[in-house]
Amino acid sequence: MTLLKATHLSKVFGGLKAVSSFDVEINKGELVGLIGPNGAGKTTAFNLLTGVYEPTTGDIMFDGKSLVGLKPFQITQRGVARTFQNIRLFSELSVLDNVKIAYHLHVKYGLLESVLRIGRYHSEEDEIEQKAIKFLDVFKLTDKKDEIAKNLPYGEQRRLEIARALAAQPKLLLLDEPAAGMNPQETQELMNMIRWIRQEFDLTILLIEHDMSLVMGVCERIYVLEYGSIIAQGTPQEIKNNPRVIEAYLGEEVH
Ligand SMILES: Nc1ncnc2c1ncn2[C@@H]1O[C@H](COP(=O)(O)OP(=O)(O)OP(=O)(O)O)[C@@H](O)[C@H]1O
Repeated sequence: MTLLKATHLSKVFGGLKAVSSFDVEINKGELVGLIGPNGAGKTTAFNLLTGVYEPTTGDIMFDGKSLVGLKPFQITQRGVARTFQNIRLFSELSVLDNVKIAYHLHVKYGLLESVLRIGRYHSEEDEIEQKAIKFLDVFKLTDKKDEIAKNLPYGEQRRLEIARALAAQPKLLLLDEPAAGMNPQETQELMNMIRWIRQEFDLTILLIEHDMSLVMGVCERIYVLEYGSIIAQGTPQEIKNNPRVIEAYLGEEVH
């Protein structure tokens, strides 16, 4: 079953076509990679899928409905969550509060109840805390729950960002360079976590990544972007052996 389908998606900035003819179809439950050289348009594609930019042309169907014209928070409510290339945490808040905040999109108490801290607020707040801790457990951050986010080492900040995105209870999770700045051991652990959360939370995942060991190791299918256009798609094996991809991006590194 198709969960996400982008058709003829493009984005022009001034005279520059950052993304053109971006056609991508992702099935429910798939783990898909998006790779390409620097400046190929990968982050712009994520920004289109999450409503940061409105497409110049094209459509994005998600779970049977178009996302075009929706604001980022509305797209999150529809079930799309993301992380960013340059980590965006609430840097002055605790690790636990960073995850709890994502839940507030979903809880049912009103502003008045939350300000007065009455009624449903207490029981829901306890429930949120328990769920948030569950996500911190997954990402081995429970011991750090009271630390201020900006004081965490870089790799842990990246993991916290994924935990926070998951707390929004998405159907589709978009990860923008999740392994950036991680050492090989952290990258290996991250791969295992990505596999595990996909299974555990019934997720579909699209990830941008330059670390080929991660992309080839974890993704079932890969799209390759060059100068804004998809130039290839296929299994990791097919992508590794695709002459056009080797020329455009992989070079000698896969031989
Ligand atoms: N807001 C913007 N205004 C103008 N040009 C932009 C804007 N955002 C991106 N671009 C341009 O669009 C092109 C694609 O950029 P984008 O950041 O999407 O590439 P990328 O594949 O994510 O690159 P990287 O791997 O380096 O992160 C680049 O030429 C970039 O300079």
